[in-house]
Amino acid sequence: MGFGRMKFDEDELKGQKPNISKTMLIRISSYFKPYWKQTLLVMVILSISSFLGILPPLLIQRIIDRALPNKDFHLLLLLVLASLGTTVVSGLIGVLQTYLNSYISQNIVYDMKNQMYQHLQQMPLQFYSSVKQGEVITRMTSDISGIQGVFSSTVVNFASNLFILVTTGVTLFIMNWKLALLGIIVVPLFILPTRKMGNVRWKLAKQTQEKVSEQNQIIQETLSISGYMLMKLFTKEAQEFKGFRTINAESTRLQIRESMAGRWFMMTLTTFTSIGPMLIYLYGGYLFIQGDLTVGSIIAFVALLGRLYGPVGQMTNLYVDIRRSIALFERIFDYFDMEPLIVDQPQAVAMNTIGKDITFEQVSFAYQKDKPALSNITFTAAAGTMTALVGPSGAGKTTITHLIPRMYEIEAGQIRIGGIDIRNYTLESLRSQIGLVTQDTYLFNGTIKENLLYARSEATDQDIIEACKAAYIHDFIVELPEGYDTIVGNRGIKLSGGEKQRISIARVLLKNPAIIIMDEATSSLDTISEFYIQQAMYQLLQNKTSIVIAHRLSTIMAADKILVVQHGAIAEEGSHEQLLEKRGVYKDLYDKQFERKVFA
Ligand SMILES: Nc1ncnc2c1ncn2[C@@H]1O[C@H](COP(=O)(O)OP(=O)(O)OP(=O)(O)O)[C@@H](O)[C@H]1O
Repeated sequence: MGFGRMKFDEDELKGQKPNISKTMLIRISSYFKPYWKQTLLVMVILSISSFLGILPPLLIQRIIDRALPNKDFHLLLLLVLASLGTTVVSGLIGVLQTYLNSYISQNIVYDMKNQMYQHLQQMPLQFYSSVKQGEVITRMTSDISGIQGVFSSTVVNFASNLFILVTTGVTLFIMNWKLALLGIIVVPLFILPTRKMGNVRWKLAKQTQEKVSEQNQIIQETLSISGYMLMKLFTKEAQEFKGFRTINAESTRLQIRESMAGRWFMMTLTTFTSIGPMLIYLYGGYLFIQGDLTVGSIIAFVALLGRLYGPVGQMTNLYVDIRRSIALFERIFDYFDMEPLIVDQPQAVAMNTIGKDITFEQVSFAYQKDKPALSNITFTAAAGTMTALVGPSGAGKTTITHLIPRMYEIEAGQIRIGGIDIRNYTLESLRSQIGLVTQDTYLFNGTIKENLLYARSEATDQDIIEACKAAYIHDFIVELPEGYDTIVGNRGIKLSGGEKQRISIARVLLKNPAIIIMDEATSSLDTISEFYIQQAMYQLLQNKTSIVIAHRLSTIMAADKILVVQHGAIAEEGSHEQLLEKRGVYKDLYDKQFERKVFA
């Protein structure tokens, strides 16, 4: 099993049937709305096709009953040419229909994927810390792509079969109502086993989908850089493979069962479909012997009956398809219905933070109900000063910093910048004024330059070089064979921790925000790297309002104010000297960790 995966919800695996409600159908049809003209054209084409489809058996009937017995070659040629013409026209409009099908369905997928991506961008951090990773990818890719089949097979099949059933049924009754009744008598035989099979197939399909999603998650978790390293370092390859193989075996077994369920179903249908023509031959043959029916009529009748049974069989399958489609939409709508918790307030204004204080007043926050992570945090970080957060691991330092750019929403209290509640600022303006340097620097797999441009796409080469010089990383970069065009690898794996953090500092320097939040690296760096990082930090924090989770004594000493965080509250506040004099929590931490010069 992958890391930290949740157990599957039993109910989910039982595969409940989806609700085909009116609101659901209205919601689904809203996706078809922009393409209503094309959809209408498809419907017109389908009705023309269904008319054209009944012509060949009727033409054959005339060939057998008229042209051949009368040895009328002229009529024969005419009928054969008409038959040929019908086939060619059917083929041509078939091509147009295929194009339209694919145009409509692919565009619906296109719209949905865009909508989903934007929606997921709005989801709060909580969503990503709790959702199963493979799940997001499965919904974005296979679920939404599955929607494509809803139009190209489900909707089109339904309409086409309906047209064929009506045109063929009416023709059969006009030709001979008794024979038509006889041919239709067997139809209920198709419908009876369908419901049962539909349920079985539905259940299996749902279970298969879940297994595929679970499989995606294992792949995502164990074959990504961090997961891979964790797996290797803890030599869990065999265990992970065992987990993967088990789920792989289950999904394979389910898929075989699903396709077999379909096979038995088809076999039953085929058996029943052969009963109808036999009855027609028997009774039609009797009528022929009596002199009441022609050979051509019998042949045309059987051919038309074939045209009737095909759609009936498909319509019964369609029931399964519709339920499957609705389930796909349900899974997607589930995501769409999750409200992004953190959004702009209607009266939100753009923020201009130049020279503004950050104030926390009685701020409380909990990741999980009844387990407060922060309670009653009150402090002010004055404009242009540096505030250091120190305290034991798990005290709540990172949480405090994440609340400023509204990564999480506070439960009580108020956070103000420049005297205004941050909830009154637009998220975009708030976040554009905040630069975050984390310990775990995230670089995407591109060149160093591309990673830097992410902060400010219009930055010139000169701007980039200046930022990198200020971050003490320029000399290192130019010594690389590819310089600024060096590819950094997934998450920047090809660079050391210190190098990555300096690139991340350069990135924030390029962004040039008014507020800097920094989580100082705890990893022990050699003296030279440490010196460079300190210098880079000094450049970054100059004239900015900064909040630094400080681990190094030198940083703490340089701070204008130190906040000691303990058990989600501020235990002490003051300068280094003031806090030492207090002989409290800070003094304890200092005494324990002074020798290492690191507050980690
Ligand atoms: N996403 C999360 N969901 C639930 N609980 C969380 C989450 N992130 C942090 N916590 C919990 O909140 C508390 C505060 O964590 P936080 O990361 O703010 O501590 P910290 O002081 O920054 O610690 P460290 O110095 O080790 O990074 C901890 O008990 C932690 O387990």
